[in-house]
Amino acid sequence: MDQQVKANGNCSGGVVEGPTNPMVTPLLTDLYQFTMAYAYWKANKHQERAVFDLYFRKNPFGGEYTVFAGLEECIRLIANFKFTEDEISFIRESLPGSCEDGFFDYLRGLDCSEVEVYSIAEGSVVFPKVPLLRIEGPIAVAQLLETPLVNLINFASLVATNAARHRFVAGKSKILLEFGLRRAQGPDGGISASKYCYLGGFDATSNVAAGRLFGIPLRGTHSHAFVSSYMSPDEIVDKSLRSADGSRSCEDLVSLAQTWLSKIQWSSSLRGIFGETNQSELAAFTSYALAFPISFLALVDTYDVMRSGIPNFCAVALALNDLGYKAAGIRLDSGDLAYLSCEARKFFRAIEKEFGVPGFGKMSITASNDLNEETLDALNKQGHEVDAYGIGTYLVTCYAQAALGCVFKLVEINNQPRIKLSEDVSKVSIPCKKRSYRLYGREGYPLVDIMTGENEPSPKVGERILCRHPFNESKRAYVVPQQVEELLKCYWPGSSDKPREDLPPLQDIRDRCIKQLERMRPDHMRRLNPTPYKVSVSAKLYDFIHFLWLNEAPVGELQ
Ligand SMILES: Nc1ncnc2c1ncn2[C@@H]1O[C@H](COP(=O)(O)OP(=O)(O)OP(=O)(O)O)[C@@H](O)[C@H]1O
Ligand SMILES: O=P(O)(O)OC[C@H]1O[C@H](OP(=O)(O)OP(=O)(O)O)[C@H](O)[C@@H]1O
Ligand SMILES: O=C(O)c1cccnc1
Ligand SMILES: [Mg+2]
Repeated sequence: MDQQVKANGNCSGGVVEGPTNPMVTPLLTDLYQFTMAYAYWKANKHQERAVFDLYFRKNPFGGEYTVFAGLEECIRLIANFKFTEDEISFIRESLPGSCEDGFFDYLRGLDCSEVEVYSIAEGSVVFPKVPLLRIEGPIAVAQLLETPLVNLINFASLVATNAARHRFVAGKSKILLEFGLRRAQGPDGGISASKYCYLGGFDATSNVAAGRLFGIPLRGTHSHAFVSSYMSPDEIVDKSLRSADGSRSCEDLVSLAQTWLSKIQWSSSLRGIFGETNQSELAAFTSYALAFPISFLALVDTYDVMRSGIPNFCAVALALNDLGYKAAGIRLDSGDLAYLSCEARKFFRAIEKEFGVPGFGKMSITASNDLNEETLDALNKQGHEVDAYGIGTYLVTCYAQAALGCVFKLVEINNQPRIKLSEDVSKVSIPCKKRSYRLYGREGYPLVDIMTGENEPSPKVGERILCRHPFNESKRAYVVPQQVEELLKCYWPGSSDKPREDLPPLQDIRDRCIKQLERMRPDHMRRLNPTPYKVSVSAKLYDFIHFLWLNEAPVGELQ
């Protein structure tokens, strides 16, 4: 099957294609999952029904929200989870020789047909402690899934959140381009970053492979090497260009651009701003315009932005304009981006006025160079004229936070709730197979997420419900929800007869993400000291957590 269709995976109802990255196999797990699986099997415990929650404990980047991403790849793994003979041989070699053959026969027959997966919709805004995924199934196989599922969710959600945060600072009207492939953590880091930055609200990527795999819009400019590779205008052999409507031809675009350059130089409003521009740069721009007359965009900072790059660009753009083409704009990749963008805009406006070229003043300005949330914020505060940002290193490597810290914790086995205790209260797990809901208030904002036991009645619109902090006795609030949204839906029914949620196309996931972010109360979203979103449990679940906690915690003895 065509690779693009495969990874775009519209998996509604029918066959679910395999993971996008062929390295995602049942072996992409930690050794201890196999040693535990063996020990479960040896104790004949491997088929005991377990429930695991996958969640994170703290929002990344000092924020109070996270974008959930990576679900589709998890379902692709689960749907195709099967060991090959080669893989089984390798596991046999990797485990002690004393492991019995029967275990490998067990692995040979293993798949996820007895596993059920419940999940929040991909692209949702999510919060700490609330399960993103609930995995139910035989304990041995659920355990084998821990590492790959956490791996598939962790970076995806982290980088999608990073993208959403960059979008928040840049503002809705700006074009955001992901330029990170060369700096990403390896090929999967690059491909995943492109996919999930798009999901988190970027507009396009420079990553061609990601464009093909996921249908993400591709965008790009050119590099300094293209500009510095030209020595003089004489290098351009074919200088002719047909007009946009095909009615006439210009025999020498180089001369036309040079003519325009002297007109600009001697125009009343621009006189004295620059002297001689760099002619090799003019040659590079003209050559690029000949190659791409309908989308001419120039990188203007190779020699000197205001004394060379901008006038040269304008000269070529005006030459194209004579032939009925509209230039696309410039890219600034160094220097004070706020100042230079404002100066460039003034220049463009002056050209529009001086030569009567409508729209020239609105020429698009792209900025790049080590951009991140802080620099975008600084640019906003200073005032700038940038229309589009190309962002690489800080975005795709998630420089500000290395990992999301997702965990996968056992919450129930054989219908018996389990808890993991810790000295650190934030690390105590919330036991039981649970349901979770998002409750919306009168103004349409989400107010609180609440977890309940699986068999508790669901919160009802208009009915007051007590929401308790899971661990802090004094923190509680009554909520009368205006809308109740159940968060966990069935994405893999295993052998149950539950209907399976479709895996939507990436575009729909992105739309969901953007809509959900827009629906958040602004104080949760602000960069400085955002208000934490409330995550709670029902009164019944609260009591049960604390009953189990006391039950499991040994009583100390003072001497
Ligand atoms: N107006 C501004 N306010 C805050 N930060 C800015 C502004 N303009 C640019 N920056 C950031 O400042 C840094 C400048 O980078 P750096 O000191 O390497 O200089 P440069 O402009 O890249 O120069 P070079 O020509 O040597 O490459 C980048 O991270 C850039 O995003
Ligand atoms: O700055 P980032 O956010 O990582 O975005 C991508 C950068 O990659 C490119 O140049 P590269 O960094 O390879 O070379 P340069 O720094 O010398 O321009 C581009 O010109 C950007 O500056
Ligand atoms: O197209 C660009 O301008 C681009 C692409 C990747 C990295 N830096 C710039
Ligand atoms: Mg750079």
